[in-house]
Amino acid sequence: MNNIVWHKTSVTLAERIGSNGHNPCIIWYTGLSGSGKSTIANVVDRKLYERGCHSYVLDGDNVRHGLNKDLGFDDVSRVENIRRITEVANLMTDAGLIVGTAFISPFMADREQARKLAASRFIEVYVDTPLAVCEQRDPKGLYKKARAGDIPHFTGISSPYEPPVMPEVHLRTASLNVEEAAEQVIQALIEKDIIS
Ligand SMILES: Nc1ncnc2c1ncn2[C@@H]1O[C@H](COP(=O)(O)OS(=O)(=O)O)[C@@H](OP(=O)(O)O)[C@H]1O
Ligand SMILES: Nc1ncnc2c1ncn2[C@@H]1O[C@H](COP(=O)(O)OP(=O)(O)O)[C@@H](O)[C@H]1O
Repeated sequence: MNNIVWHKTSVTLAERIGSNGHNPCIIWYTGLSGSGKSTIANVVDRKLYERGCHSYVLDGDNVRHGLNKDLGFDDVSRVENIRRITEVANLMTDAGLIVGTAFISPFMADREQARKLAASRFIEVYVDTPLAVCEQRDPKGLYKKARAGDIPHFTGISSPYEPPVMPEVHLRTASLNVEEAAEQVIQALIEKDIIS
């Protein structure tokens, strides 16, 4: 990049890891609207907080109120949405945090790019809930509106979702309750030596 030079930080990541007592990582939740991403991410976040970990959840609905409020739901906007989230999540891991990202993130290529940037600090969690179950839950009434033709490009109905092939954690929420699902994520963090 022309005329831009990376500035070294005075506090190193190793120092932050030392004072936090855990490693940073991105817990990348992906799944259909209503699959349970936000619910599970927040239960995991609470468990991490209670263990004294430094963590935060970036949530699709919340981020689209601010940083990404200029973006819609056509393919190009979704790619840009995930690109920005990837960058923000990486800054947050550089600050030593365990970051949960709860975005539909429908395209495999975008998730793979996030994985590449985060290197070993990336845990993909597929919140695998069949469309019929999401539609039955319909916590925000969006599927009803999408079926009525009131929301264009709705994921699973008029916009694609590419499921992960080899996620680190695969949560089939139709046969797992929220607590069991969150506990599987915590176990994965322990196995990967993020927390002890
Ligand atoms: N067209 C369309 N398709 C899907 N979702 C829609 C749409 N319009 C609005 N919403 C609401 O926006 C939330 C998804 O935003 P994301 O940033 O996670 O989407 S994406 O990753 O860019 O695909 C999503 O939130 P979740 O239900 O939490 O997934 C919806 O509440
Ligand atoms: N096993 C489960 N895992 C996650 N959510 C579940 C489960 N069973 C029922 N739910 C409900 O499904 C809804 C999921 O909504 P939400 O977490 O907002 O999904 P998303 O963030 O993927 O759109 C919530 O109302 C939640 O209580």
